[in-house]
Amino acid sequence: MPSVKQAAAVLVLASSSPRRQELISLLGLPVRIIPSGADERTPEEWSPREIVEELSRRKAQAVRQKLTEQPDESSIIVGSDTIVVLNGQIMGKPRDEQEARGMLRQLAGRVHEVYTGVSCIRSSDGRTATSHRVTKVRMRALTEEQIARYVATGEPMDKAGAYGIQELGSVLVESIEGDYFNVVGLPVSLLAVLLEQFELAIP
Ligand SMILES: Cc1cn([C@H]2C[C@H](O)[C@@H](COP(=O)(O)OP(=O)(O)OP(=O)(O)O)O2)c(=O)[nH]c1=O
Repeated sequence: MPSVKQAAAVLVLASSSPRRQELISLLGLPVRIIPSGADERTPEEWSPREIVEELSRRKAQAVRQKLTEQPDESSIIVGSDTIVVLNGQIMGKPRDEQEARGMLRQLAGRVHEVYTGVSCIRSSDGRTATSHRVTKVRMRALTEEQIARYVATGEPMDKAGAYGIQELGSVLVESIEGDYFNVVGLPVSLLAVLLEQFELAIP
């Protein structure tokens, strides 16, 4: 019987987000998942682009430090960060249900931007590629009762801007302009472009 060498992970996803795990699997490459535990605090004066790019890099770097690979192995570590921006105001994940209701009250009936940063770091030498994407989202007008019922589902609590376009939050979204996957938290086509810099061609 031929000996079968278990395929080493080509990609390492530095994330605890189930959405990102699902999206990265679309690339069809072996992936290992390692949550980063990185500190997500940033200075007040940073722009949305600086925040998502730096945090995506930080997450990938934190996982690079945790990796224990054989010297002949090398993988690409992928980190990602998503925020919602309304008229320059930055929204991360709500701390509690009250904050979630407040975010949705502000987003309802308006257009906001979703920024996602993506970083790829090669484990062997630390070579890094970073970029970001922006998607515009128009949320429909919502009554106080609709907001309260949506927040009571618990869905908003682990999501930037307190909604999930890929779940029940889909009914809150009137239209989008740009990459849908960017809103969910991992713009897969941007990731594919970054991976080309590491000689990984997809497809
Ligand atoms: C706007 C929006 C955000 N989100 C999610 C994507 C991200 O998981 C989350 C923003 O928080 P992040 O800090 O970007 O990510 P995370 O803490 O969930 O995961 P990790 O840092 O371990 O990778 O919001 C949705 O799932 N749907 C949406 O429509």
